[in-house]
Amino acid sequence: MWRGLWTLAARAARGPCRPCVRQSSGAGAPGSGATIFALSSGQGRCGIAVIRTSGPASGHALRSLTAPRELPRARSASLRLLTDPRSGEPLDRALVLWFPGPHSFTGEDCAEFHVHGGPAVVSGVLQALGRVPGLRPAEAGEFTRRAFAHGKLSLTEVEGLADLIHAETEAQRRQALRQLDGELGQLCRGWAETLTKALAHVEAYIDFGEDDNLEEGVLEQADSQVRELAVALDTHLRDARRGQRLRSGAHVVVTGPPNAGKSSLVNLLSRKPVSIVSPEPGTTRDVLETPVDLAGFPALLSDTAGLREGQGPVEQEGVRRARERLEQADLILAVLDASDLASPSSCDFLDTVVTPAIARSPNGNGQRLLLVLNKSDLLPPGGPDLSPELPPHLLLSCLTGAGLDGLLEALRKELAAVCGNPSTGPPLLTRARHQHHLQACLDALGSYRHAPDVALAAEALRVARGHLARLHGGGGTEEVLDIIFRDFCVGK
Ligand SMILES: Nc1nc2c(ncn2[C@@H]2O[C@H](COP(=O)(O)OP(=O)(O)OP(=O)(O)O)[C@@H](O)[C@H]2O)c(=O)[nH]1
Ligand SMILES: [K+]
Ligand SMILES: [Mg+2]
Repeated sequence: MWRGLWTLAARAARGPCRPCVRQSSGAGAPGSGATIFALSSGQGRCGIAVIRTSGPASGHALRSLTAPRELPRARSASLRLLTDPRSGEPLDRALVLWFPGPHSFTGEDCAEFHVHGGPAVVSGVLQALGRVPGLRPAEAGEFTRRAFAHGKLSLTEVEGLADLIHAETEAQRRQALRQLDGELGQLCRGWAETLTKALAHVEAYIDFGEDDNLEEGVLEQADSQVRELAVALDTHLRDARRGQRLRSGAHVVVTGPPNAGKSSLVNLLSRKPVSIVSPEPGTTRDVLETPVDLAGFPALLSDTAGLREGQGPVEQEGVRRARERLEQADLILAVLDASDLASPSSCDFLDTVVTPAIARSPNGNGQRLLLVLNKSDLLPPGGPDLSPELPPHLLLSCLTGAGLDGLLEALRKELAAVCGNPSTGPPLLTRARHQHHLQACLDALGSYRHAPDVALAAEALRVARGHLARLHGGGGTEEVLDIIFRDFCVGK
């Protein structure tokens, strides 16, 4: 009977709804015939600019601009004089590369021109390419879209590539690179394989259920595979917000009583004068948000009004906004004046904000909080006269910079916990789209467990598998693809 099962497993693996098949996206598909070209390096004056083409007329374009020479050897750089094919006017002496399809980035015939980066050279070569029959300028993301259409990249890899291009911090770069390397896709493929096996078992039961020869416990095997998978998906989903935070920035909110030095700290961490600093309590009223690279992690840093009651209506509105923002924080930076710890406003802040936040996240799962005692330069040489019940804290002076390194190190640790460390651990779900499909897959596994009969159980597994397939690539609607490719620049 084993042979029967194996055949089924193989059939399921080859079946028409095989998960994670790289499917054609349709738009910008190869059959369209157009050959596209664009400047692929950045705009503006630079040493070298890279212009590339993709499509069936790439070879012709390369020959037209380098006439009378023949096509260079595939995939190796050759020095050529570029001339305008119409006027014969020399444009530049450039390195050219020829990538015949399908062994190219897009899977089509591609050519690259590494020209000198002056604007006149670049526009001259682009104009010359525009005059070659069959060539047209590329739209944003069109090269990548063609790579996807030819199965060169999966959808999660495309997303990784988009993120890599937009990565601004080290942690974002590492996460994007891992996704581009297909780690999220591999994980999905592993899950999909488990589902395929479970489905094969269930189908075997449907086909041979009455057959006495059917190996015992076939459905139990499927059950235990589905159970294990559900646990894995659940664990991953619980991590879900971390990958997204890493992609779009963790919310770090600076709070404290008036005049503690919150705005001074925001300016210090963002290395620019974002907020007004003054000796007058109640200076900051609105929430001021600034994107920063905090110890290698992307963060949205919010400066807020000092927390105190009973002031004028404008300041009270500021305090209300500050409290609202505090609720949305992934990480709270609580600031106190180290030389003023016994004041009513400091004590009140400790009692109403710091202590409850620490109590709420005993295992570090809730909002995190770092307590910073600023203005350490004002303390007597013997150190601070701290009450013993003060929670763990860091000493800092925004004025002298003392303690900044320690604070950055603490921030790195906290943000690694908030965003997930992109270098270790399983690949994170970086987009809401990933989370949606994973949740839908998990829901379908729930339907499997509660299915009234085997046929419906098998159907639930197919639905679950469909969601994994859509997460990883292909089968996506045009709309999803448009959203993803829109992130790209022209030339990518
Ligand atoms: N000595 C000393 N003074 C500081 C330090 N940090 C800030 N100050 C001063 O403290 C005063 C208040 O600083 P701000 O940054 O405006 O404080 P804030 O908490 O944003 O104040 P509000 O927005 O009014 O709530 C200013 O005069 C700063 O120059 C520090 O480390 N040492
Ligand atoms: K102030
Ligand atoms: Mg302020």
